[in-house]
Amino acid sequence: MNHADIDTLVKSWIVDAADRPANPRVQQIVQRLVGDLCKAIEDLDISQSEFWSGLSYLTEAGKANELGLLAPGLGLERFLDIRADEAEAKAGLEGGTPRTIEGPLYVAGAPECTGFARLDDGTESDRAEVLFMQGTVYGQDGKPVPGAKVEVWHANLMGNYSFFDKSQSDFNLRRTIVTDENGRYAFRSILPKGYGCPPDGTTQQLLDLLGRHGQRPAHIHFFVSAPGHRKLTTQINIDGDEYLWDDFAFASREGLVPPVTRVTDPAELDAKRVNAPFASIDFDFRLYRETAAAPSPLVERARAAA
Ligand SMILES: O=C(O)/C=C\C=C/C(=O)O
Ligand SMILES: [Fe+2]
Ligand SMILES: [Fe+3]
Repeated sequence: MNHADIDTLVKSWIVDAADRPANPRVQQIVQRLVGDLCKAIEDLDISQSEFWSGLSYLTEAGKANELGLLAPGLGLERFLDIRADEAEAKAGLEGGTPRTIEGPLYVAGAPECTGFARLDDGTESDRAEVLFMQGTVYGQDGKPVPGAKVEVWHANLMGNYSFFDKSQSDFNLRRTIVTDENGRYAFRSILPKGYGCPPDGTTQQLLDLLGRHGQRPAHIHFFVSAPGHRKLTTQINIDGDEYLWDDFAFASREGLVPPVTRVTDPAELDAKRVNAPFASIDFDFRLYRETAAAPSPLVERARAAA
C-alpha cells in the first residue's frame, strides 16, 4: 500500500469517523501518529507479532513507571529541549545558562532554606567526598537576583534518588535554596555518583537490544526561578566522570561542566568544619527576563510530590 492510500484510510478512521464535536488538536496529533505508524508498519513490513510485542513492551514500561526514563533514553527529552532552545534563539534570547533535561526524578516539596543548605543527611559521610557548591543567580541585566529559588536534587553514592529509593531519608539530597540579598546560593552535600537505568528494567531491556548502556554521568539537577524571569531547568555534570560525554540521556552540554577543585588547605577545612579535603564547585546561573516572544519554559508533566 502506498502512503497516499494510507493517509486516506487513516483520515477515514480518525477524522471522518467523528460524529460529534471532537478536540481538533487531539485529532490532528492522533491522525499524524497513526499515519506515521501505519507507514512504518508498511515500509518495515512489521509483523502482527512485532506490533503486539511492542504494545506489551509499552504496557510493561508503563507499569514499571519507566516511560519517563525511556523518553530521555531515546533522545526525546533532549529533542524537546533542542526545540525550546531554537524558539528562545528566535526570540533573541542568548547568553543565559544552557538548559538541559529535567529527567523523571524531581520531587516537589523539598525543605526550603535561605542562602545555604546542607543536602545530605550524613549517612554516607564515611564513604562520600564532601561537596560545597556555590554561586550567584543573575538576571538578564547582569544583576544578582535576591530571593531566587534554586531547587536542587541529585543521586547518592549508589546513583539513587531519595523518595524513589525508599532506603533514603525524606528529601535526602533535595533542597530548595532561596538566594540571599546578594543573589547567592550555597550548599554542602556529597559528590554524587552517576545514575544507571535499573539493570533489569524495561528501559535497559530496550537499550540492550539497541546495544547501548544506560548510564548517566554524575550530575546535579536544578530548577532556578525568580519572579519576572524565565524558569531554568538544567543540570551540571561532574567533571572527570567516565560517562561525561557518553550520557544515555544525551543531556551533557558545553557550559554545564564546571571545574571541580579539591580543597586541602587546613584553614579552609576548619572554616567549613570538615576534617578531610573536599570538592568545591563554583557555578552561577544566568536567567532570562520573562518574554512573550518565546514559548513559556514552564513544562506541565506528572511529577512526584512528598
Ligand atoms: O538520573 C536521573 O535523574 C534519571 C535519569 C534520566 C534522566 C536525567 O537524569 O535527566
Ligand atoms: Fe537525572
Ligand atoms: Fe539524576
